[in-house]
Amino acid sequence: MNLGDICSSKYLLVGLEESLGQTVKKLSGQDTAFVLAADFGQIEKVFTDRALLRLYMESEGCDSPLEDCVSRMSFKILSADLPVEQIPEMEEGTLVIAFKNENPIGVLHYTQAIQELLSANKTFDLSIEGFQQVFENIEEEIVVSTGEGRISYLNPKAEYLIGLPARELVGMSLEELVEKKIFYPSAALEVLKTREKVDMQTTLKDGEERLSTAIPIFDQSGGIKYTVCTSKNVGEILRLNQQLLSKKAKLKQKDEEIERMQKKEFEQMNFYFDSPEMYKVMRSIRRTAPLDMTVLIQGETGVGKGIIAKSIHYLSNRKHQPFVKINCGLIPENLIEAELFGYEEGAFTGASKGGKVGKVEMANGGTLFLDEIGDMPLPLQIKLLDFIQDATFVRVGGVKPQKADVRIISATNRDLDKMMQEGSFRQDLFYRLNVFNLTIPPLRERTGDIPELIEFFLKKFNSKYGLNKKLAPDLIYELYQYSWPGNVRELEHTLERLIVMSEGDEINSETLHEALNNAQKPSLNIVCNGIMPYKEAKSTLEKILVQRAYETCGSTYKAAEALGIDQSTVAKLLKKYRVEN
Ligand SMILES: Nc1ncnc2c1ncn2[C@@H]1O[C@H](COP(=O)(O)OP(=O)(O)OP(=O)(O)O)[C@@H](O)[C@H]1O
Repeated sequence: MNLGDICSSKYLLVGLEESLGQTVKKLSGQDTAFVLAADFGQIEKVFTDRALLRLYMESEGCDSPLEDCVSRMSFKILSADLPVEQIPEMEEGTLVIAFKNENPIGVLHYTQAIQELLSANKTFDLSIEGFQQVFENIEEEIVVSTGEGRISYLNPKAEYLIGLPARELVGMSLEELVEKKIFYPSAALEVLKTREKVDMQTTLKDGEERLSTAIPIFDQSGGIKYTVCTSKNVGEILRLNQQLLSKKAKLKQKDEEIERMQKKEFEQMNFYFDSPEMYKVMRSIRRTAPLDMTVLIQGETGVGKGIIAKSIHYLSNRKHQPFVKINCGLIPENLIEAELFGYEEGAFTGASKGGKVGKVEMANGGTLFLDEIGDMPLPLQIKLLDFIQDATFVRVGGVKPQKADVRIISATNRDLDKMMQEGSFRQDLFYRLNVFNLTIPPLRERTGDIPELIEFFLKKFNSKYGLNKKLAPDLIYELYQYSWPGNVRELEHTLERLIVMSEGDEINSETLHEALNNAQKPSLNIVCNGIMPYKEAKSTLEKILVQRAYETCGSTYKAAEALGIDQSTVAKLLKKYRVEN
């Protein structure tokens, strides 16, 4: 077994000139344990992912290149082909980087456990006679040839397999042996051509198939001094492979069982999924939740960013403390600061007597969820950044700085990269919020979740309305095929509408088409079938319009543009109707 065989691929190779922020961004959502920073192909520094995140969080907005970051981790570069027993002893905690063809192919963290494992594998110094004794008695055959391709040594097992005595074979050229079909082809001859380790299938005179491995041994001037060839019975390899596969299958089964149990935990939070994409999200949530790091959740409207923020909170050490949400898109621009940081009595006209506690204060000790962070006005972005940097804020109209210990999770369906380019979102704030990034795929890219979600929503709405409706089988297929532009929220609303609108116990596809049409294709002519109080009619229409615009556009700003009114009106109306609901 070689070093390359026991290495892990949980590393990220980046340029030394890359910035801390860029690297942390690359780490987000990846299963990476180490970062290797290289300059012109040469590894200069290594970091653990945790150390980089810590450095990033302590960097106070200064996004320095990795070159300027202090790494406390030592590393050693070794050939991936180095047999494990030849791995030298080194300081505990060193990162061994396995190189092949001048490129890193894996890493090995030299921990105490690894040290013990390796030393159990190490041999003692042996005399020449000792080695000879070992070779003579070993179960594997060994054939040593010269750099000119002539056999110079073979052990009794090799004599037995080849079927000729050593006295005849020593000195014979490999080419001649191949020609006479004593064995063919020859891995050792191949090594002389390629100058590197060769694995190949070889056939013996009696037809037995062997898997041969030959390696070169170089002299001081770089010429091949010897080749050493060993081989294994192919049947035996297949058996071992089978054993390994069944062990792997058992381990996989165990992992799957654990994941199923973890999924149950999410179901208790009414969070349902079954697609590989969302299992990946689940693993990221579980990994990040206890680390108390700032998380940015991105994804289209309705993918479940809110429910994910909550699940991070409930899986964190702050679970017994408050989870406070503020929807930056639903609050008129001029009120967000007061909503977030609170205000003192008399801070502005209409301010309540005695002032008001803000969301930051309410969340003290717990989690603050900044929903629709992309809608946060620029002036407030600076204040938020200040708060993130020193955990201190001042109430509107106040002078006394106050402390609050909150974990920040933010979410948006807007394109923050584009907003940063346009100058409407601050880059320094983005890096502060995006310490860990979770990007949630839209429902059309994880259709594996649809059956679970349907089952959950059916149960939920049947119980809400005291009904027991079922879906016709062809309807399930249609729901599966549909593209769900409004994602899980649209699926949820559609199922509620289906349950309410359908007659009889089975919901059919006709009702589905009706429900989808009603939701998505607003008719230009508003039909009025009777007389109702003017105020009621006006507010019903207002509610439908503003909610539909918000669901379609994904932000209060875009909805305001589509409706031809200002953002604060959209925000006010949405808040009013959500509260009424
Ligand atoms: N995996 C899920 N299991 C159960 N319900 C879900 C799931 N994902 C989303 N939902 C439900 O779908 C609705 C929309 O979810 P949520 O509000 O979390 O989406 P969002 O991505 O935050 O949307 P927006 O960007 O518009 O704020 C909510 O009622 C939520 O409970």
